[in-house]
Amino acid sequence: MEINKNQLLRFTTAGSVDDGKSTLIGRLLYDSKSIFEDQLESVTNTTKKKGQEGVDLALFTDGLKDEREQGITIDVAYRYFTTPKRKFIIADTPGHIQYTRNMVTGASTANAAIILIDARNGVIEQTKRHTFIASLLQIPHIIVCINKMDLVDFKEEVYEDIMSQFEEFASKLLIKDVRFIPISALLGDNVVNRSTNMDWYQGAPLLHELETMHISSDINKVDGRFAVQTVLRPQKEGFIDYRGYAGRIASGIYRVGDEVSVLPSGFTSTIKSINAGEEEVQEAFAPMSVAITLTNDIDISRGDMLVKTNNQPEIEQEFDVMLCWLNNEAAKPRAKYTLMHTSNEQKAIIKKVVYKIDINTYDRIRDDENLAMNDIARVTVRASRRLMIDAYRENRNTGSLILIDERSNETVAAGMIV
Ligand SMILES: Nc1nc2c(ncn2[C@@H]2O[C@H](COP(=O)(O)OP(=O)(O)OP(=O)(O)O)[C@@H](O)[C@H]2O)c(=O)[nH]1
Repeated sequence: MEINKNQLLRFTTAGSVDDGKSTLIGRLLYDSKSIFEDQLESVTNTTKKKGQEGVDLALFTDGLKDEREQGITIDVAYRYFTTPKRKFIIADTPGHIQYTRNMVTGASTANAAIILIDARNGVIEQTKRHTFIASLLQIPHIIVCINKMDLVDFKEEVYEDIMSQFEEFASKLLIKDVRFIPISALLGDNVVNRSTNMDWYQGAPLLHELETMHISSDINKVDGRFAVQTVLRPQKEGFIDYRGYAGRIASGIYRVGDEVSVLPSGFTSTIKSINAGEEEVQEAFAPMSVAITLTNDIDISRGDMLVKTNNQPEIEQEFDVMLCWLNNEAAKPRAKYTLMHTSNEQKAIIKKVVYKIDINTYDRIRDDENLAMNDIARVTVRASRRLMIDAYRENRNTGSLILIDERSNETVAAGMIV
């Protein structure tokens, strides 16, 4: 299996306004020489026009803001860069007020989250919120970058102090791997190159951490889950009897000859062939996009799921989720939303708010049914039909969903199935 070849790491950045997200990403790209010449030229020119010297690193990511303002449902822009060691995808979420929303939508497939803290401010409410969401989303690796160290004279005490503030609250959460790096995104200390201003820091710079962290166990290779996106019936010679089910493998490994069950119908069949792009393969695994054919003719449509017969998800119409409310407009009790789960789309209501989370203490607040922007709550959702679900803890893909407002078409909430 070639899982390790050209290993891809997805990460996301979170921080409050002006903590330096854009500058950090710009610095990463610039120092790792991942910026294309033409882009560099245009940024240098724009910087000059703004009457500044050098390069304004934030401009590398500001271009993304246009994309965001077109009002796409999930407003995350993706940036790609490659170093000799790895490929990277940054779910870039520059944002002002809608931090939570950006983070949730960008982070559900992330291997790592970079949480930025301004060294002058230390841990603030946003830091706690982002960390809570990162733990809720079970992002496997968290890197806390304590930024703007140049503005606190590169003092070790400041770094140590913020680190213990962080550890104090994060110890209440389920976080597998957290590391801390003191950086100056603006000057480049400990981003790609080791800082000469902080000899007391023994760890590696950020890029090195990103290049070397162990991520191959981040993928669920155990539970076979494949949601059908499209049924392929090419009307051309040689393909008359072909009926392929195309989609992306959410988790697990599928091999030719495997017995599968089709859900929700429950019919079983055997995998006849697997195509990945042009190529016919003997096995495929998450997150590959493939077309699968079966040995029998079964009525299968979009949203159905092919699973291994001896390892099946739950099929439920009503279930609990941890929900992050992402919209300016508060949740409307019993209003209908469009629920998107794998390739399935249904109507759903929030039947009940079980409790809300107090983001400062992580306490549970009961008897408060009001869900406003950035709130996190455990709720009971009821869908119009049954869904094939897993607990998010077991499967980040089949365990997550989003709710969309039918009128505005905006994503209003993201949920992790409990
Ligand atoms: N001195 C110093 N300034 C920094 C550093 N990193 C960022 N800044 C400055 O902080 C300001 C905000 O940086 P941005 O990168 O735009 O911050 P952001 O978090 O992307 O902000 P939004 O996109 O508005 O959320 C800019 O003026 C940067 O030049 C740093 O390490 N040291």
